[in-house]
Amino acid sequence: MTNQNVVVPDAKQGIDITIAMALPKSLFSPVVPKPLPAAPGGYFTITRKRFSKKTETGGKISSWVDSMRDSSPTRVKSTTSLLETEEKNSWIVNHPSALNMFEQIVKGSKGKQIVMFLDYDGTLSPIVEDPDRAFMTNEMREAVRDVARYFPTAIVTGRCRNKVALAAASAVVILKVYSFVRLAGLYYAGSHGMDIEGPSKNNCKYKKGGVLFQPASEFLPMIDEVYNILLERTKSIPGAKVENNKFCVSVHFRCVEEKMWAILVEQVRSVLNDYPKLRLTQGRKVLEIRPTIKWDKGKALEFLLESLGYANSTDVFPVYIGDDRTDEDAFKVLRNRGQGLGILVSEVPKETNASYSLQEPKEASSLVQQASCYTFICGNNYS
Ligand SMILES: O=P(O)(O)OC[C@H]1O[C@H](O[C@H]2O[C@H](CO)[C@@H](O)[C@H](O)[C@H]2O)[C@H](O)[C@@H](O)[C@@H]1O
Repeated sequence: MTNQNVVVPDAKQGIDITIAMALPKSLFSPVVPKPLPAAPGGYFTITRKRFSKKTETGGKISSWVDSMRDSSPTRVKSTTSLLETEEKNSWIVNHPSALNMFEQIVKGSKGKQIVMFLDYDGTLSPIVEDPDRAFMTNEMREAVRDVARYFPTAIVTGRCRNKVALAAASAVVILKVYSFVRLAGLYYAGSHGMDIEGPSKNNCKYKKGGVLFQPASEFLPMIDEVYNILLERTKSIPGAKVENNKFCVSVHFRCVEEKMWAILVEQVRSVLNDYPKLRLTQGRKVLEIRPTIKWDKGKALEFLLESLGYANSTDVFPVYIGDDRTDEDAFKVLRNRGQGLGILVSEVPKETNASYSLQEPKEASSLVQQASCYTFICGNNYS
C-alpha cells in the first residue's frame, strides 16, 4: 500500500532522528561516499557564464566545438595542481555529500511533506555509450519504487516520457524481478519537462492521472520534421545518433570522433537556420534541439508542486537530484524558493546551484533508499 502523504516526523513529536543511524548499516549506508577523484583536465574550470556565452544559437561553430570539448574531456592529467586540489576541497565543503548530511537533511525536512524529483540519465542510470541501453539497476529500481510509496515522486528528464517508462520497463523484463506496474505511482516529466504525466492513482489535485501538461504541443510537427532532416544530414557522420524525444531532439556525439564534431555542429546549425523557433543547447555529449518557449525542468518542478497543492506552501520539502546542466534550472527554483534542496550528482566539482552532492547513481540509490527506510521505521513506530 502506498502512503504518499507521509510527512517526515517532527522532533516535537518525540522522534529521535538518531534512530535512523541505529539501523543496520546495510540498510542505511550501503555506499560510503568516495573521496573526490582528480578532475579531468579542463572539466571543472568551465563556468556557466562562459558556457552560456559560447553556446547561444548564432555563436561560431568553433565556439560550440570548444564548449563540447570543455565538457567532454579526453585527456586526464597525471598530476593535480595545488590550486585544483584546493578548488576541489572548497567545492566539497560548499557542496557536501548528501549521504554524509542525511541527519541534517532529515532535520531540515521535519514536519514537512517531502516531494522527490529525480533526473534519469546520469542520476538513476549510469551514463553509457548507447542511450537505448541506459537501464536502471535492479537496486535503483527498488529504491525508487519504495520511496514513491511514501512521497510523491517525479522523474524529470530530457528523454521522451514514454521512452523513459519503456527503459524502466525493459529493465524489469530483462531482470525479471519487478513489474512495470510498480512504477505506475510516479509522475513523469519528459522532454525536459514539456510532457508531464501523473500517475493513475494519485493525490494530484490539478487533474487525476494521465497527461497533465504539454506546453509545447504546437511544436510536435516541427520537431518531427527536424528529427527526420537531422537523421538524413548526420547519417554520413560515423557514431552520430539522433534521438526523437517528442518535444525535443537529441543529437548524440559521444561516439563521434572529435575531429568530426565541427562538421556535426555545422550540420545541426544549418538545419536550425530554417527553424528560428527552435534553439540549441548542450548536455553530456549531446546537442539538444528544443522549442524557444520559456519552459524547463525548473518550470516543470513548479508546475508539479502546484498540481500537488504546494504552490505557496511552506510545509513542503522538495528534493531534486540531477547531474546535468538542464537540472540547474530546477536547482535554481529551489534556491529562489528557499525550500528543499538540490543535489548534484557529479564526480568532479562543477559550478552549480545545488547545495549538496553525490558522486554517482549508486550513491543516489543509497540516499533514496535511506529516505524510505527512515520513513518506514519512524512512520511505523512514531507517527
Ligand atoms: O534529463 P536526463 O534524464 O539526464 O536526459 C538527458 C539526456 O540523456 C540521455 O543522453 C545521455 O545519456 C546517454 C545514456 O547514458 C548517453 O549516451 C548520452 O551521451 C548522454 O547525453 C538521452 O539519450 C537524451 O535524449 C537526454 O536528453
